[in-house]
Amino acid sequence: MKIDVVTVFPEYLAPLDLSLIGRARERGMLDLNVHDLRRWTHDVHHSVDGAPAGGGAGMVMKPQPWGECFDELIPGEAKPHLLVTSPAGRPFTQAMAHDLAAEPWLMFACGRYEGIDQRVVDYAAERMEVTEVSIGDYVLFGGEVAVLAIIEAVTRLVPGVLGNAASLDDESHNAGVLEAPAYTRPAEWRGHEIPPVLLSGDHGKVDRWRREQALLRTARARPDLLARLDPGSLDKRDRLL
Ligand SMILES: COc1cc(COC(=O)c2cn[nH]c2)cc(-c2cccnc2)c1
Repeated sequence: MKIDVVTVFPEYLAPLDLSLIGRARERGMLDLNVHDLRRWTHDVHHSVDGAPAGGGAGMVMKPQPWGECFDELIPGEAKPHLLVTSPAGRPFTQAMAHDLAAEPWLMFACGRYEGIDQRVVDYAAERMEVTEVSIGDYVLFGGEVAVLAIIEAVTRLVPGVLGNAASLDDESHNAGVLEAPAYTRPAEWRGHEIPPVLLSGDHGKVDRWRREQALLRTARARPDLLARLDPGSLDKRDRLL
């Protein structure tokens, strides 16, 4: 998978050099490059923003650097899926992460200030798929934090990046319910014990317990997810919960 990130704060994306993503890049499983938008400015101040047309507070990212960035990074027929992280975007979900993990080329545009001149999105949408994506209903200083979250969620689904694919089997938001609570040694810690069923060695009982705990946890923390759950995906025992 090829990923490009365009930002005025490339150092914000330094965590992508670490851990599993860093290893996947070294192994050539991820062709990930971070680009400084100021590379495509020509004035002495390398300015990337301008006063908002029509007045108002703050600044807006001007279109010219983005246009020249696209010209250089997208020279030929092959086009990326352009993702603009923004409070006005479509809510990012695990389902979207799976869809994006199947794409050959993603390009992330990190907005700053009050946003990016709308013509950048409109111009890009004439040439490639463009999706505005939100990681939550709040406003950040810039899109970089959202891009880090999305890249992490997407790249861990790319075959071979995570290493032990089994970890993907029971993860949250897969079957539409949250994960069961997890425990490890010691069996007793500061007066709290591991639920005995997990030490029973009876894998059938353990699976049932985990399924029940996952449903209870989801009902408590995210009843909205239960409402969306396909009843057909619950076996008859679950419906008794
Ligand atoms: C591309 O346009 C942007 C991007 C961002 C940074 O992203 C987020 O905040 C975000 C991403 N998911 N959830 C939040 C912030 C604004 C913005 C809007 C209004 C006032 N101030 C700033 C506009």
